[in-house]
Amino acid sequence: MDVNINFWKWSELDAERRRRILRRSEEDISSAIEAVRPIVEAVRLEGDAAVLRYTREFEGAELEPDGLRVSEEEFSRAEAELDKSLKRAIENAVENVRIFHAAQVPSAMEMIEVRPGLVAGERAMPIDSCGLYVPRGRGSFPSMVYMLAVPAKLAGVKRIVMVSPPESDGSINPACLYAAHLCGVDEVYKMGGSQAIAALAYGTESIRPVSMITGPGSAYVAAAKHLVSHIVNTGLPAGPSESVILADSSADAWKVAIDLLIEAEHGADSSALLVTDSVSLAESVRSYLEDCIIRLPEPRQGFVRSVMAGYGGIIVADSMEEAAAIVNDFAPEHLMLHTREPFFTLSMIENAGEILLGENTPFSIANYATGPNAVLPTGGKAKLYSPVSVRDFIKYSSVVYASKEAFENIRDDVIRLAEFENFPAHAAALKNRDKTGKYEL
Ligand SMILES: NC(=O)c1ccc[n+]([C@@H]2O[C@H](COP(=O)([O-])OP(=O)(O)OC[C@H]3O[C@@H](n4cnc5c(N)ncnc54)[C@H](O)[C@@H]3O)[C@@H](O)[C@H]2O)c1
Ligand SMILES: N[C@H](CO)Cc1c[nH]c[nH+]1
Ligand SMILES: [Zn+2]
Repeated sequence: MDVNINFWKWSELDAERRRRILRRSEEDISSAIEAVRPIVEAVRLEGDAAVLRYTREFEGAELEPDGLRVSEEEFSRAEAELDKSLKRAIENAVENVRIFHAAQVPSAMEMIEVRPGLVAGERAMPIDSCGLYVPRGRGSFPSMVYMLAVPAKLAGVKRIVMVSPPESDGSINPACLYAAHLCGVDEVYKMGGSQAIAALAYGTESIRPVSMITGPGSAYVAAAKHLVSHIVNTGLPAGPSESVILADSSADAWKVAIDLLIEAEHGADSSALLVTDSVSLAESVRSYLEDCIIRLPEPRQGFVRSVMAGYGGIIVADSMEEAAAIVNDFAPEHLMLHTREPFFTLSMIENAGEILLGENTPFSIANYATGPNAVLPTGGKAKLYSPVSVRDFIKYSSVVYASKEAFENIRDDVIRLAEFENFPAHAAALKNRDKTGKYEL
């Protein structure tokens, strides 16, 4: 069967085609909102009964209300049955992620002297509880468990809850349970999709609500997060995985081709683009892609074929400046620079969730184990949001202390400002401070 790979010359594309490439699967998320609205509402009104019904419908799993939470025995069984080399790989990756994220932990309080005697600062406190969404549909993701749980734990969140869709036999993937245990997750629930997001936001008989929900997921998960975003902090938008490779004529076409397949295998709704100013590189990459794609097993081959004929493919730009402008407009989740001088090319990039420099830094190593977080903003939201970090799980309070002298120095300006804004009580509190019992406006 022929492989269909989009091959576009950017200057020849009309505005509608460009818009579609830049918008990618965001359109699917908009249409999923109507699909999940009744599910979210049913969980809000019926609690566990609705969660169990949708778990039966979407995951094919028959659970009882008291079976929604993973038991100690299930954690022990997962640990016992897991292959040693996989455990070691998880432990090593967790260590790198911990080292990187530990550097993000802020001091408990930072103060500066704004004026003599006027001291101000910020006090960092963890969010009290969080819900981590770990997807399970077109993959099982122990890596997502530690990418989410490590920063939450380092931030000091007291109650870390994880949800993930169960297998049809009602179990949770043992590698995910092992990673959850290793990273100090407090509660794990067998529920997924929009029903899990609604349960975390509203609470049910089995699960207490949380203050924030974060984690990647399908269009259904993204849509449900959108619907509950008025009552919980839903973090960064992390939908279908996507990648861009920015390459010049120096790039090794084979390496570019095999790297382009990495994120394309997540699902048909993913996006994987090569953007280059070199027609000959683009043609070589296309030919390697055709050879490689037919060797991938199903269902991954089908996903990659859909991506290459859908939201992904190859874009040829007139120059590297135009290529960089396309990348910045696209604002990819994952970006790899296959260029002669990747550190120079870096200076041309404004918008990307992560930027991987040079041919030895493929997406795969950053997905799992280099240290930085692999949960990144998608759908162009890298223009506005950052990767998951310790900071996501922390909120700050401003703290101010004024000495008597500092108060006297600032008083007249503030009275002037308060009177201008027509707030007499604001001004009077300053004017009458030392005139006990005599309140004058
Ligand atoms: N941005 C990131 O950092 C990042 C990281 C990892 C994965 N991802 C992405 O996360 C996504 C994971 O998606 P997934 O499907 O594998 O798992 P998922 O757990 O997000 O979604 C599957 C769940 O969706 C629900 N669902 C399925 N069909 C439905 C329907 N018709 N109506 C309502 N609900 C339905 C079911 O409950 C099902 O268990 C992929 O797109 C992947 O690319 C992103
Ligand atoms: N590419 C995903 C983030 O978009 C991370 C991941 C985990 N496993 C495989 N890939
Ligand atoms: Zn990936």
